[in-house]
Amino acid sequence: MHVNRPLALIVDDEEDLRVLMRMTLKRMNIDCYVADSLQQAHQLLKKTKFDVCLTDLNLPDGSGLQLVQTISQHYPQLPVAVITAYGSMDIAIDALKAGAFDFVSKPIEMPRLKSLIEQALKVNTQEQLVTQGIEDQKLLGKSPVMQQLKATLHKLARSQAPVYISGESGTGKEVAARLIHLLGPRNNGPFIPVNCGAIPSELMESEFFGHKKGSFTGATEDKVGLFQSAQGGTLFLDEVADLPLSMQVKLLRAIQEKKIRPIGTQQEISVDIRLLSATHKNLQQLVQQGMFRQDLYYRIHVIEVNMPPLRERGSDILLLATNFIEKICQEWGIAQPVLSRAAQQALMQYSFPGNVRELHNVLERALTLSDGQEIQPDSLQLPGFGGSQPPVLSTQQLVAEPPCLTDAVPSNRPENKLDSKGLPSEGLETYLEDIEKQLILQALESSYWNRTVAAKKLGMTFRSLRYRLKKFGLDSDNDDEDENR
Ligand SMILES: Nc1ncnc2c1ncn2[C@@H]1O[C@H](COP(=O)(O)OP(=O)(O)OP(=O)(O)O)[C@@H](O)[C@H]1O
Repeated sequence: MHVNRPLALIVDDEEDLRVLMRMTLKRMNIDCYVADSLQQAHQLLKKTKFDVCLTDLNLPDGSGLQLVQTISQHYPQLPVAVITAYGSMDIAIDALKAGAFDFVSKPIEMPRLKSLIEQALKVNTQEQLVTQGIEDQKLLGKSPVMQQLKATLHKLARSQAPVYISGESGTGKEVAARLIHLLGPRNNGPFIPVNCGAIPSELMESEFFGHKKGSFTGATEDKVGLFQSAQGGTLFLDEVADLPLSMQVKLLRAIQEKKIRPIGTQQEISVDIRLLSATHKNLQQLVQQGMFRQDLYYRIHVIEVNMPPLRERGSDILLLATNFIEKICQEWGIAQPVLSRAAQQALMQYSFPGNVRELHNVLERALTLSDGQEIQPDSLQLPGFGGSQPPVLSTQQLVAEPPCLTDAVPSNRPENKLDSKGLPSEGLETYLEDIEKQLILQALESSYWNRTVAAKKLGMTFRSLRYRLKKFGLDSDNDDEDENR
């Protein structure tokens, strides 16, 4: 055995498979020890330090799942992958839940095995270790609940298991997904976030899987889909609950087979991605209501991480507030005021339905309104605090001057667009769009143009609202409320 080479432990009772895997690993310059039973594997683990372990699940003296559990408990640094029988997805999911790094199905495809081993070996490398600490920069918060969350994200980053991130809007689900990617072995690959609620359903298949030029009207060029764009990296399905049922079937197939077929082509393409997903909706309830496929839910919901609402993070609210004030003042090139004691109290007492995103918006507005060295509670304009709230312009309005309400409301109200028979004179689509536009404007007006709050009032995600504002030409080019999204 070469001193600098990685060392793998292969546990399988089928000799042919052991030989095949050993040869593959040897070609990758990896030394191997083999075991044909649980007992032998346990003995080898006690004596030798391995870099990766690959185990079959059906062993003569027990299940490979037991080995996964032992390794998770006693050798947490050792990535262990399992080999599953063809089509036995349930047991693969159990293994991931028990702490397996990844799984590979029989018959083993060597390129897949190779990429799995490569990822596993990256988990403990030096490059990986230098990323540690990054979570404190990206995900601010020192409360016990946030510290626990960061430790969980760290652990999950080491695995390839699909992670489902739940939590209210604006709690930082996308920040968490990016962290899992950054802290994991795929961090040299791309991170591709997709807002499932913002893609028109007729374009979805082409967006996800790509298409060939000429495969449908409008396909003027070959297009690479999101799965292929995420090759070697992470695909983050944000607002996954908004996927139409027809697309859910196709997505499930792609995820299970790890293969996609662009529209208009016959050839399947293998994709090597890690899948993360998120939504602020109750996905389990949607499954019960028949709005979300149970099999897809089961597949993406292997491990759940919940982002706590901001109101449950104690003094993190002030930590975040101070940090945001500093950043905004730097960006705007203005002197940095402090939060008065009363303003701090108001922030600590407020419920923040829009969570961290809302806090950021509140502070932007407060910095626009306050002119002293101290921010007072009235500049925060927190709903429910300090009596009546004068309608003020949001920072976006002050900076970018989006259309004012009276200009933007269609002068022809939808009810005036019905003909004598009560039918829409300009067609149903235009009629419905007018109603949609009017309701959006009403929600914006009653939220002082705070889009996070308006989206909540309309029961839609921030991004869906942003998508619609773009569609109706109500957004602005200087729109920086969500520049990092
Ligand atoms: N702990 C945090 N530290 C610093 N910034 C944060 C933190 N949490 C969230 N943010 C910021 O708040 C904003 C909202 O975060 P993010 O988009 O991740 O929320 P979300 O839960 O995905 O929201 P939605 O459900 O609406 O998609 C982003 O600008 C993000 O950078």
